[in-house]
Amino acid sequence: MYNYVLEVNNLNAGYYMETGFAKILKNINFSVQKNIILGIAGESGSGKSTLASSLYNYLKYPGKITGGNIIFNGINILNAKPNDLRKLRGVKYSFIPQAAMNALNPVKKIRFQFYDMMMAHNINNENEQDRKIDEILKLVRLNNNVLDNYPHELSGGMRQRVVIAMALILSPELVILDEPTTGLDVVVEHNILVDIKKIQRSLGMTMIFISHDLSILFEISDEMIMMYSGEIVESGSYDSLLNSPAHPYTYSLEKSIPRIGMKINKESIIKGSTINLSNRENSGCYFYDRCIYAENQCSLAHPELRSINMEHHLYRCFRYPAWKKMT
Ligand SMILES: Nc1ncnc2c1ncn2[C@@H]1O[C@H](COP(=O)(O)OP(=O)(O)OP(=O)(O)O)[C@@H](O)[C@H]1O
Repeated sequence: MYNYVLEVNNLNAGYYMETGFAKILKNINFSVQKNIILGIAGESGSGKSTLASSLYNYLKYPGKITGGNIIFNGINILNAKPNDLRKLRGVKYSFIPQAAMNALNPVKKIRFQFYDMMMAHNINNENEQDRKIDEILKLVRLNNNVLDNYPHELSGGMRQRVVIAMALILSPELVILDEPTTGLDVVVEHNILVDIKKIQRSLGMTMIFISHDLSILFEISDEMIMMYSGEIVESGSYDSLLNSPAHPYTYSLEKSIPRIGMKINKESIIKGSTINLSNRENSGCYFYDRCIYAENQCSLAHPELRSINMEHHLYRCFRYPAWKKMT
């Protein structure tokens, strides 16, 4: 029996546009086990950030959550009272949105940004504040000198470590990170990833780590979800998605991860370019136009998520396992 920290049931969300309401997330269902890193992958426009904000009940107008529930700590956070949400956010779970490192207050020294954060959660004793800051800076491997700096005086990697420290300082059970290392150079990125994983293991917390970069997710995740066009197309253990993907989209993305000395093979090139949400007006598979293994049936009906051997490896493809024989 799994011990779940978060359960997402039939989540639907979208945006009000000039042309009407555009549905983005469609019937998202998943659960997150305790003490793991769940990686959520998908290319730009697949709905990852919309999902991340929804998980924190933080989706702002023109965005709107139109259905479903998200259970955390026994509470459906989508209809929780503002006071209950305040008690959960930052304390029991925290969210590092995309480009959060640019959201640090530019005219305040880091020390006072930490104090503000703790006072917002009623930690007012100065000794306790300083002890917590000291502990967390050690954990994210920052020198205490950063406390007397303004954000612009720090490198991108240091700013990102400050943001991660702020999200962790109250020891939440669950942390949601949306593209936390995007924009950093690869060495800094790698070091931060290694540290994030160490922290997660040592504190026994649960993380949801969102990225468009599959190679990063394979490095860090225990479980993975692949998103395409606002829905889950595959999910399971990192090992099953890496070594036996059941959806052609996962397979193509995985093959397109550059490896030294290897030529790119033709299956790694996904036809077409970005996700076109208007494809979803068709009744078929959303990946149909771009799938080299598609057959007529794929344009006629929309595949449901099915499981492989009753395991928790789920996929949404009519052509599995037949397409595997064509690779
Ligand atoms: N503020 C907004 N207003 C209107 N539509 C939006 C807004 N934000 C996102 N969308 C729409 O929702 C879709 C999914 O966007 P989302 O940012 O969730 O994707 P993503 O997978 O996180 O992509 P990226 O990695 O580029 O941020 C986009 O294609 C876009 O059409």
